[in-house]
Amino acid sequence: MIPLYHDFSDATVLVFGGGSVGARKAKRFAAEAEVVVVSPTFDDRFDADDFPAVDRIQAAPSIEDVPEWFDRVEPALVVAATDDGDLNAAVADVAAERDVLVNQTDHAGDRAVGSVVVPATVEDDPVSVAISTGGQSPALSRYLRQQIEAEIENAGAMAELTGQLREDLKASQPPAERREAIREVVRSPSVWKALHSGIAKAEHEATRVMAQDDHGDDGSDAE
Ligand SMILES: C[C@@]1(CC(=O)O)c2cc3[nH]c(cc4nc(cc5[nH]c(cc(n2)[C@H]1CCC(=O)O)[C@@](C)(CC(=O)O)[C@@H]5CCC(=O)O)C(CC(=O)O)=C4CCC(=O)O)c(CCC(=O)O)c3CC(=O)O
Ligand SMILES: NC(=O)C1=CN([C@@H]2O[C@H](COP(=O)(O)OP(=O)(O)OC[C@H]3O[C@@H](n4cnc5c(N)ncnc54)[C@H](O)[C@@H]3O)[C@@H](O)[C@H]2O)C=CC1
Repeated sequence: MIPLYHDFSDATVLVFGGGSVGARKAKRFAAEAEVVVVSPTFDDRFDADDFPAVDRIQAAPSIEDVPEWFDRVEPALVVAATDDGDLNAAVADVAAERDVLVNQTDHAGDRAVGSVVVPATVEDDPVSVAISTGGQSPALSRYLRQQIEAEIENAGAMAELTGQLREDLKASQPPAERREAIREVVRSPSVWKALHSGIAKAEHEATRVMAQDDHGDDGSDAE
């Protein structure tokens, strides 16, 4: 499996199954996509105040009905999250026939060809870190996500700060110097610390660190 980030703007995701797993996946994809959930019953999680807008359709499709739902919703990705293994497998089969991405939630090892795994994700916009164990151990993905969450506090602010610095330096510095300056900033404990007091403080600290670097590192680190 190869990790990729996929843009789901303007795409529709169809979720079969409105249980706890269907709710978790629906919530995840609704951050960007239109989400349609088809299920005879819906978990209480769908009624939570912070649950995003999703289209809930109360129905209990049989295996024969599955293709019709693909016709009706035209999904870019489908999630098979019912508690009926045969139905989940049928959803994966139809997805494969139609070249639609499929996330089969009841399979860890023998996934359908072309299937996708939903990783555990740490987000600090615009930074995101995705973790997968190749389907082997979702509990480990979850644990590692919690560790990394603590580790990358302020990464989003650091991305914004260094993104801005890159733009500014493009006008005045050749690529090698620019690369070394940005590397110094992202490695600097004092800049990370200053981010706690806001982006303006961190900018000031970054400028100081880069000025110091002019007299120090030779920039030969080219990994
Ligand atoms: C293959 C995959 C397919 C997919 O869904 O994409 C899959 C499959 C299965 N999960 C199962 C169980 C659990 N899943 C979780 C949690 C998460 N599961 C997620 C992803 C994935 N789960 C994909 C692989 C990811 C990878 O590569 O590591 C996460 C990361 C993302 C998300 O779902 O949002 C999310 C954590 C999010 C977070 O916290 O950040 C927990 C932990 C808990 O709930 O505390 C348990 C109970 C403990 C355990 O069993 O490990 C079962 C058995 C069901 C049964 O026994 O009936 C199967 C099916 C099977 O194993 O056959
Ligand atoms: N990938 C993951 O992270 C995990 C996957 N699982 C697997 O996911 C599946 C679902 O787990 P839960 O959500 O906990 O189960 P659940 O029992 O809470 O939910 C199942 C849902 O499927 C619906 N459903 C039943 N027949 C249907 C039909 N014909 N069409 C559409 N929906 C239908 C039910 O009404 C219910 O809402 C199980 O197969 C389980 O093995 C379980 C835990 C974690």
